[in-house]
Amino acid sequence: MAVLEIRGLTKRFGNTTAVHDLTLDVNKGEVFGFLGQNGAGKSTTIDMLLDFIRPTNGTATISGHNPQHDPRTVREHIGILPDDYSLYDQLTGREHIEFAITMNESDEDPEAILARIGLTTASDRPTGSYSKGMRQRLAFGMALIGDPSVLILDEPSTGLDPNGVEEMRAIIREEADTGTTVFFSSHILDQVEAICDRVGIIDDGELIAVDTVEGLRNTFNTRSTLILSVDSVPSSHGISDLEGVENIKYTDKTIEVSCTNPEVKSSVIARVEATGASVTDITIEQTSLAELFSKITTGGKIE
Ligand SMILES: Nc1ncnc2c1ncn2[C@@H]1O[C@H](COP(=O)(O)OP(=O)(O)OP(=O)(O)O)[C@@H](O)[C@H]1O
Repeated sequence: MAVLEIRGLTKRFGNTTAVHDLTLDVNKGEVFGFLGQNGAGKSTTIDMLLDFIRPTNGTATISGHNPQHDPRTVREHIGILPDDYSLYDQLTGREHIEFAITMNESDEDPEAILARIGLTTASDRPTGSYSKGMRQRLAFGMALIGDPSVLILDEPSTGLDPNGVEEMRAIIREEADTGTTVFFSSHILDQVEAICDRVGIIDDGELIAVDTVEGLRNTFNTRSTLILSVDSVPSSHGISDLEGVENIKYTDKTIEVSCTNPEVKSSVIARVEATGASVTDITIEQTSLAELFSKITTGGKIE
């Protein structure tokens, strides 16, 4: 079921088309990564979802509500971590959480939220003394309050150390598992790959690909490399005759096969085993999302 429905969304600033005719559905409980280079149109899209700016054309609805017509209901449904949030430097972390709880008319326990975002120890310190990562944790915690059905996160891992990234990832997964839809933008593609159910790639204002990472690999016909560890390398095996095998390299105990067709891997293994050789380990190296991204996108649009 689509929770986020975007139809023909377009935004022009003077002569610049920041977002052009964007159509997309994001489903309940899905973690969706919205990717693009600097200036591609990510923040403009998010700002239209939140009614911070108005589209030139098209619509976006969240759980059936149009943010332009029903901003209050939309705000009740979403938790937001914008890229330019501000905190009150004089107030403590706990006071921020308590404030967000009051604003959301929620009955959540501030201590539980502080513990979830790893800020228990720092909770009584004014946020003016927080590091970038601590501020980011707090802003993320505030976005979670009120059990939103949609979480919109703009570059959520900014400033986080590796543990912080890992903890945020776990929380995002927990939220999605309870039915929250997560829409987030990011440049950090290995993190996106690790967490997203699907990704959308926006380039120069246009949505140029929407799929699972696996689906993108198939569509863009990327190679994968199959590395077989064997007890002894057979001299004759017939692997090179298989359709989709591009290149084969050998060491004493390994056969490395570059495959253009993902289906061919099982045939390669079968042919090696048919020679009487024992396969002791199998490794598959696939194109990373970062490699796919640079293959799919053009040259950025920084002015
Ligand atoms: N208020 C504005 N006035 C004029 N042009 C704008 C405005 N906001 C954005 N743009 C332009 O729209 C395009 C898309 O910008 P946007 O901020 O949406 O990109 P982004 O993908 O979020 O980039 P980044 O990753 O750098 O944050 C850019 O060319 C930008 O210069």
